Amino acid sequence: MSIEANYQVAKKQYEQWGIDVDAALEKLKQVPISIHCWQGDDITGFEVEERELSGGIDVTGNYPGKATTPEQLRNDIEKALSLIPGKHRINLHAIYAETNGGKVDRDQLEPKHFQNWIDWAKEHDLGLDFNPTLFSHPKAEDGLTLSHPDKEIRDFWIRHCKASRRIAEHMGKELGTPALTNIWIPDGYKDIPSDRLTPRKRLKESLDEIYADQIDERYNLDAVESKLFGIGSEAYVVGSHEFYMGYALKNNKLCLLDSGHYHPTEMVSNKISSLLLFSDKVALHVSRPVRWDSDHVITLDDELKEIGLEIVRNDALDKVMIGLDFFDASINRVAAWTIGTRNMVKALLYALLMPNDQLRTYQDEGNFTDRLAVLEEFKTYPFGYIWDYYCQEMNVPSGMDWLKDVREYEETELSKR
Ligand SMILES: C[C@H](O)[C@H](O)[C@@H](O)C(=O)CO
Ligand SMILES: [Mn+2]
Repeated sequence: MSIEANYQVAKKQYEQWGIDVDAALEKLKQVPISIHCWQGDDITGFEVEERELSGGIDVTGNYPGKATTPEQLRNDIEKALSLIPGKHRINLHAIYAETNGGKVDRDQLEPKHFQNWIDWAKEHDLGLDFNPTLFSHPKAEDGLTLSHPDKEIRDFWIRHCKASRRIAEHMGKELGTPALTNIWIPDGYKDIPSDRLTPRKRLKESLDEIYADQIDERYNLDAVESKLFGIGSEAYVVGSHEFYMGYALKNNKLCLLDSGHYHPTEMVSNKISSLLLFSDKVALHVSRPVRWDSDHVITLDDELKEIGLEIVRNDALDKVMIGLDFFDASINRVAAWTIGTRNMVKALLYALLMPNDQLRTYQDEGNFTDRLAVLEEFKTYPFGYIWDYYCQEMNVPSGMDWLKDVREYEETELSKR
């Protein structure tokens, strides 16, 4: 049967539950995913002095073909985008600046160092998001940045964050869509600290100084990203969840929840609704922790589906800014982007095709038996037929056809690097 014929059969099955499948697909088309550029080069960036990855994060694997120039990285992203349905955004870190071979330290970065990215984004009708990079740098060698006891070091990173917000503002102006500037810092201690308060006080003061610069929200939005632990900061992280949740809510910033940054049984899906009651917007880094914050490529697992459901059920497709954060160097990197991002879109589609009103009624009536039965029944509904049709409609490969494209690209491009 053709994709169209399968779609018609599947559609009827969903319609029996009062689900408007065409409307669901229309909604899905409008949802941008912020795709992180750093999957393409293992978070190396293009600084003149190449530095080892630090900050308590790690990329493992040595699959050939990683991007080593901005052009290669952009080409690889374009390839992935051609295989992912929908109109999306690209998320950059400051280390992806292009400085024409000259050394420009991070506190001196300017919008012009990202002009190539902006021109490219314009050409491809993409929004951009941004992150200051507070790791892989001599001034972050001891794992401390905005909370550092040394004021000179703090000031350096404050200047970097201020510069980053200006760069993002410029991106937002040029592209007509606000850039999300997300601050994540590695600061913490390997072993039990003797003072938890003072570093947090210093971080708070640094953030206050960074955000003292007023920037129009039409161009730039600010987020802060917490973490539970990192390699070398196992005992204490300055920017914990409570710290940033307090800071964000009090200062009208977005809380960014990274699904790899919590205790193993603590789920980001369970946090979204609470935050939405107190904040207009929430940001996500969707990742997949395996035993630790390992940043595996996201699969269509229970938690990803639950994240999709929370966004859709709470009518929050325009309130949750969905970004991705995974990096696997043990597989083809274009495939990693494609698999992960298609999965994020699939999770949203899955959620849009659930009888969410009916399920809510069951719960309010205390009918937990029907609630569970229906949730389980929908797991084997012909969701794949709707997905294939959506891909076809969006002019990207259906099923596994995308893999042929990736293999071809590997042969003609990646293998030559
Ligand atoms: C590149 C990092 O993953 C990113 O900046 C940060 O979001 C993070 O999640 C660190 O664990
Ligand atoms: Mn993250």
